[in-house]
Amino acid sequence: MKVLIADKFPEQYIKKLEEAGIEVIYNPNLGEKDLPEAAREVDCLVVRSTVVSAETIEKSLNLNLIVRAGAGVNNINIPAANKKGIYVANCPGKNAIAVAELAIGLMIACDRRIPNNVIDFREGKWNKAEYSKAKGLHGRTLAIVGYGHIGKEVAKRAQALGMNIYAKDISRIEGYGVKDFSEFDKVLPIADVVSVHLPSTPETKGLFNEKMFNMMKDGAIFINTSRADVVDEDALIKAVKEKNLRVGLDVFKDEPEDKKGSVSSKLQKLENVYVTHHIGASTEQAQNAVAEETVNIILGYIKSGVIAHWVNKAKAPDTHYQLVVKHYDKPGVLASVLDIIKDGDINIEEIENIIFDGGLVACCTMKLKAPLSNEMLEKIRENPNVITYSHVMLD
Ligand SMILES: NC(=O)c1ccc[n+]([C@@H]2O[C@H](COP(=O)([O-])OP(=O)(O)OC[C@H]3O[C@@H](n4cnc5c(N)ncnc54)[C@H](O)[C@@H]3O)[C@@H](O)[C@H]2O)c1
Ligand SMILES: O=C(O)[C@H](O)COP(=O)(O)O
Repeated sequence: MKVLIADKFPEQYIKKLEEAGIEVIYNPNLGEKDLPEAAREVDCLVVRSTVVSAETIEKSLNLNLIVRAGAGVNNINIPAANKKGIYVANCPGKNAIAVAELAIGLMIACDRRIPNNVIDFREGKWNKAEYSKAKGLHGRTLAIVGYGHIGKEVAKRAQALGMNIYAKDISRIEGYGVKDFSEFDKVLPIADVVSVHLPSTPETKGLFNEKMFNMMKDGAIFINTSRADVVDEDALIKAVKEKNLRVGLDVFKDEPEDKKGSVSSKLQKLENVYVTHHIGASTEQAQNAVAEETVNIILGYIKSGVIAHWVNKAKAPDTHYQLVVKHYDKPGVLASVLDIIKDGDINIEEIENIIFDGGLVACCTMKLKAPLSNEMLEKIRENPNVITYSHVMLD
């Protein structure tokens, strides 16, 4: 197996792959444009934020697995991967602590205006009078939007700071001391801090727009360490100017893909907007945890054929019927059942054959698009190597 790692990755985990007999090509300086050529002959591609375009996927000859050494998979062209049956996996939760630490850091930085303090100090200006004005976070209300791995880690830390915590998610909110808020118009007007931890999806794109910022308190703190496209940047800039929002961002519109270079953004002109360099996941603790998970995914796949954290598996396959056949585990038995189903022009969407202890009997579960006819079922029943079967309609 040949693995290309196209982003920064800790050395000790490269060694673990090599020790397992894998050929590793490590080139952390590759960008989106280099990948079509660089990934052409590899079996597995590991990336952090480097964009894996449709071109990279289409030109690849052997690519079978793309691992996102991180959480968000929006840098990978998943529809193109689906067309070629290439697995995409990620490392959920492995960098959550690091992002939560940064989100809390940005909250404190916004409340105390730490970057402005530092800039003035470096310029020889002393302004205790101005920078002594801060609200403090204790007793303030925090709204966490997206209560997944990172949202939960933020909540834990905010609890230690004595904040009053609300959270919103499409899943149920569970957790001691965290109140579920279903409606933005109930929480945004009372929140002193809003921290966003949503994935980039068609539903979340542009969620934080003018209407949402209008609901927020004057002078509130807005933190986004998730993805830039969750926020309408022009609406955010308007709110900063008109409502004195203080803002901490780890992600922003047109963020450079390169790991080093120049950067230009409308946000640079705003005194109370602090932007970090998409470093949420970039602590040693998080990078080691992510790398360990990446190695587990690759080695697990080699050993068992199972992909952990497989993100492009069909959520709800188009199956309406299930056939379970318990049969003697002999060559040809299953093939004869499959022939009957094929002759009926029925597609099997999913199949699993599990063997009983001792190896005499196996049980095969098939998920089907259409039902088998009585005639087909009769043929299966007539097979002396079929012990029992059940054929049911699924909900
Ligand atoms: N700045 C960084 O370096 C950095 C690092 C890691 C992750 N991220 C970003 O943060 C995002 C969140 O990461 P995570 O590890 O917490 O992911 P996660 O999947 O554990 O959590 C996301 C949560 O959002 C919820 N959600 C999805 N759509 C929603 C909607 N429309 N409304 C309400 N809730 C919704 C999900 O149910 C889930 O609980 C990632 O998708 C990634 O884009 C950024
Ligand atoms: O989704 C993620 O995991 C983060 O955005 C981290 O990105 P990075 O791996 O490029 O730091």
